[in-house]
Amino acid sequence: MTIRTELDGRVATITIDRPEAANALDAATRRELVGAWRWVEETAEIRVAVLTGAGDRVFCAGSDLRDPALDDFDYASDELFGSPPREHFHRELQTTKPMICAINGHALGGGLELALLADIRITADHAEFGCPEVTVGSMPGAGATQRLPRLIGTSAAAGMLLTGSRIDATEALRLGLVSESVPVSGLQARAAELAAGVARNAPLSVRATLRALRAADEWPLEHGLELERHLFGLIRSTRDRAEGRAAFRERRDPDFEGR
Ligand SMILES: CCCCCCCCCCCCC/C=C/C(=O)SCCNC(=O)CCNC(=O)[C@H](O)C(C)(C)COP(=O)(O)OP(=O)(O)OC[C@H]1O[C@@H](n2cnc3c(N)ncnc32)[C@H](O)[C@@H]1OP(=O)(O)O
Repeated sequence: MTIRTELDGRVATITIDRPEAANALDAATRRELVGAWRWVEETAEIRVAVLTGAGDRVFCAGSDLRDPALDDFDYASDELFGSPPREHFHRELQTTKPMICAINGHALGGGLELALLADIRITADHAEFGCPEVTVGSMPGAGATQRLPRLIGTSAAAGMLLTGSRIDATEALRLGLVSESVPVSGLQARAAELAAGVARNAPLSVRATLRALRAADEWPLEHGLELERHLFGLIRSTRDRAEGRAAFRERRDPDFEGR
C-alpha cells in the first residue's frame, strides 16, 4: 500500500506514502488514490479530507518516471476507474467534499496537479512548485494547464509551464497558489486546525458553498450567481438551518446532522 488513509472523527487524511521515491505516482499509487477518493465520497461521517505526503521533504514528485507500467499508461483509462475511459475524466479527480492539501514539500508535475485539485492549499515553507513535464518530453495531463492560470494568472502560469521552472513557497504565497506557508514542523497541526474548522460546520451548507465556489472558476458571473441563489434556496429548508438559528438564540453549540 502506498496510500495511507486515516479517519479522525469527521476528518479523513490521505497520505501519499512513497518517501523512498519522493512520493512519485506510479500506476499502483494512482489506483490507490482513486480508491481513497471513493472512500471519502462513500463514508458518510467524513466531512472534509486532508491530502498530504509522507516525510518532510517532498509532497509529490509527480508521475513516477521509473515505472515502466506508465510508459503507455493512460490514467483516464478503465484500468484506473474500472470503467470505459471517461470523456469527463476530470470530474473523477475531485471529491464533492472539501479537500485541504497540506503540501509537506516539493510539489512537482502531477504532484502539483494533485495539489491544484484541493480547495485549500497550505504549504511547508521549504517547498518548491513546478511542472517540469516539458523538460522530460511530456506535458501536464491532470489539469495544470487549466487550473494554474485560473489560480495565478496566465502569464505566471505560462512562465512555469513553458519553462518547467520552479517557484518557492514565498512566491507561491504571493501568487495565491497557496493560502498559507508555515514551517513543516507546524504544517500538519495547521491542516488539522483548518479541517476541524470545516468539519464542525453544517455539512449541507459546506457542500453547497463548495459547489458554488468551484463554479466560480468556470461559470460566467451571471450563471454562478443563479447557482448560488438556487443552492441558497435549498439550504433555507434544511433542518440544520433551523438548528443553527435555534442554537444561536439558545446560546449553545449547534448539533448539525447533515439534513
Ligand atoms: C482520483 C485521484 C487521482 C488519480 C490519479 C491522478 C493522476 C495524476 C498524475 C497525472 C500525470 C500527468 C502528467 C504528469 C507528468 C509528470 O509529473 S512528469 C514528472 C515530473 N517530476 C519531476 O520531474 C520531479 C523529478 N524529481 C526531482 O526533481 C527530485 O527528485 C525532487 C522531487 C526535487 C526531490 O529531490 P531530492 O530530495 O534531492 O531527492 P532525489 O534523490 O532526487 O529523489 C529521491 C528518490 O526519489 C526518486 N524520484 C524523484 N522523483 C521521481 C519521479 N518523478 N519518478 C520516480 N522516482 C523519482 C529519485 O530517483 C530518488 O530515488 P533513488 O535514486 O532510488 O534514491
